[in-house]
Amino acid sequence: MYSQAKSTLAKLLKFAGNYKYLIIIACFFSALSSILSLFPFIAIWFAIRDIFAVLPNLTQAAGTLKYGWLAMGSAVLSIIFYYISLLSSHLAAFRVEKNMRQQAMHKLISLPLSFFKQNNSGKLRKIIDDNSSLTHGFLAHQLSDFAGAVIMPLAIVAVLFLVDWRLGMVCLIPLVVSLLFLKQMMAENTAEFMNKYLDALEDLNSAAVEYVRGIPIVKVFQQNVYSFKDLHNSIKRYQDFASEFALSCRIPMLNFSLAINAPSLLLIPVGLLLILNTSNYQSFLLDLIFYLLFAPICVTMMTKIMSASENIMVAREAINRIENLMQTNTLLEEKTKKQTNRNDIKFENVIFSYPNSSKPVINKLSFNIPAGKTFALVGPSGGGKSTLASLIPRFWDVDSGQIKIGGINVKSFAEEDLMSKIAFVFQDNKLFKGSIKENITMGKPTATHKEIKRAIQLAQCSDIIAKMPAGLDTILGTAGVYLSGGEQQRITLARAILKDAPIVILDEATAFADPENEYQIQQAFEALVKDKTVLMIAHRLSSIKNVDSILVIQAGQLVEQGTHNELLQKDGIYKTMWQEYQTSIAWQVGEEKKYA
Ligand SMILES: Nc1ncnc2c1ncn2[C@@H]1O[C@H](COP(=O)(O)OP(=O)(O)OP(=O)(O)O)[C@@H](O)[C@H]1O
Repeated sequence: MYSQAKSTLAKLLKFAGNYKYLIIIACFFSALSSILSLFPFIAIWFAIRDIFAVLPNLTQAAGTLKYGWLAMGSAVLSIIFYYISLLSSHLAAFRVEKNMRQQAMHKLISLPLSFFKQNNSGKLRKIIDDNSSLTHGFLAHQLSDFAGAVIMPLAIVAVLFLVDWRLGMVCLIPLVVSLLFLKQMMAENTAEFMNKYLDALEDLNSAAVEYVRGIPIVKVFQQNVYSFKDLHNSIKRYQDFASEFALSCRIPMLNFSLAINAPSLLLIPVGLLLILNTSNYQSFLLDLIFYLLFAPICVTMMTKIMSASENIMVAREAINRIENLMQTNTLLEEKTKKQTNRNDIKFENVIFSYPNSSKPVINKLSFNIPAGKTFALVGPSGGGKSTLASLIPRFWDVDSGQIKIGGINVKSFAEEDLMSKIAFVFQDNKLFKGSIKENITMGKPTATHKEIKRAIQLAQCSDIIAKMPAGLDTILGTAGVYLSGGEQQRITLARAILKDAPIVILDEATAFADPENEYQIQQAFEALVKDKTVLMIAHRLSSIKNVDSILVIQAGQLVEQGTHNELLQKDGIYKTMWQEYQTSIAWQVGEEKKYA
């Protein structure tokens, strides 16, 4: 247990940074306070002994007053030292919690997008929030007790043998036995159990978040009880672990409770046996009183040791979880960072498969987009278009082959240089809770008012701002402020326009948009891509008739490439897609006429 505590404490000290001295002060004063807390009992016992020696002439008990003062002085000092210890441990706890959260948030920002696809927000919130709170609780409330628990057994053993070693043994033997039961409860497999238990809790948390998020879909499709099967399974798993854990502890816990309370039970019968063989009844009775007074302190001490051991286990798990997050691989960058002013994009024999899948989603793909040109990606659903686009800003890293910008491998750029080169506009680009201005200037925090105004105009957002209660400063996500899907898309386009990155990767889906919105979004797209190197995932083939080149992607491979007219000359997939598209347009027009 002590080695566990040592490593846990070492990790906590690392997180405490410059404030680690607070943790050391807290431990030191708690240990001092624990030792002092024994003094009143010893002093009271000496006082009682003095009184017994002079009975019935109490006035002759000269030392009583002195022992009284000693008892009171040590009790007061013990309380003051405990207070100092708690104060320091609370201050340290706030620092450690803050540092943990801050370091975890910094880490999150540096992680590739792939990490967030594999770990949902409910799980991440739990890892960061709950584990830093658990660590805070341990440091603020239990660390002082733990330091006391380390020093107390030594002091207690010394005190137990100070008066009568035989009665001392009656107290000590059950305590040693109780430590063995405690060790059994805190065994390594229990730690593993705790690990699984916390996993189940994490699982439950993310299932609950996902369930709440899915409620609108459940309602729309009138799903029945099966819609919360995942949540139900998580609750069941958690319940099973929790009860298994509680059940596995019940025998050692019962034994432990019996052992720590045994001294109080055994002292009287053993005392009665011993008194028969003693000549000085009075002195022996006094010794017995001392041990009867002292036995409850041993119970308190052992209870503190048990709760500290349990909390150390939880704190250790909590720190491990945060550390696992901190050890997640960030994007690997080559040591010597490179830069370029060129903005052409080159795929060279790129192969990529998603984690936990051996089948490549992108398979030996090579093409070249010259700077300033617009290329479109088309192809059957699930062919790999979005995946391909997300490899350029390194949301995922390729398995083999290279992606180059201006002749430099994207892995050789500093992350911020790569990000500043690319504006990425996707269907699920999110607006966050904050003012419209904050949402737009995220693309360029240093933007002047003039630049923001220009981006708003080019993204066709002026009408949106005009109808908002506080204009640009309107906070999105507050009551009464609602943006349609198309309007949200225009705001994200204003963000991208303001960023003014030389490379634009976009998904031109206008699924949310009504005809009026669609026209405006189209205008915004045109403003965004002007003079840029553009890779566009196209959904409406009519919008790519004039692009410089069309890449037809099927099953992760480039199966056709050329301009719209060149591809129509071939009897390939694009021609079929175009004919189907024309038919669907004709069908839509026909339907509109029918219902006009
Ligand atoms: N995060 C992911 N993990 C595992 N597999 C994924 C992931 N994202 C996509 N895939 C798989 O990769 C393949 C290509 O998907 P992708 O979204 O790139 O295709 P797409 O051509 O853009 O499709 P669409 O036109 O329908 O958007 C699909 O089989 C999909 O199931």
